[in-house]
Amino acid sequence: MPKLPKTRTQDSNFLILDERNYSPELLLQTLDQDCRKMTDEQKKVYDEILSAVDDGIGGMFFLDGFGGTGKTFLWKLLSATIRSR
Ligand SMILES: Nc1ncnc2c1ncn2[C@@H]1O[C@H](COP(=O)(O)OP(=O)(O)OP(=O)(O)O)[C@@H](O)[C@H]1O
Repeated sequence: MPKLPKTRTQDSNFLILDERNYSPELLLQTLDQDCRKMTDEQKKVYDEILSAVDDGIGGMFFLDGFGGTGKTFLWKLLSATIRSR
């Protein structure tokens, strides 16, 4: 099994550090701009997933849809919401 690349300090790997290297201010800006643009369907999914997070229920969600219908857009809003807290 291949090992994940290590950082210089050997305590984590750079892929995780890269994921954690975000600006909460920029995330808030994204939320401010894009939350109101969600379609009704996107908002329904957004609310359902955030409820599972907020209530500590967790779960697995499979989001399916044609190309360009906003799956990544929704994922970015969900991650921005959670990370900006
Ligand atoms: N509700 C929305 N309001 C404004 N723009 C949106 C909305 N939903 C999606 N978009 C925009 O539409 C484009 C396509 O969306 P996105 O990349 O999220 O689709 P996708 O479902 O992930 O596509 P693919 O399956 O091809 O990766 C992007 O530029 C995105 O910002």
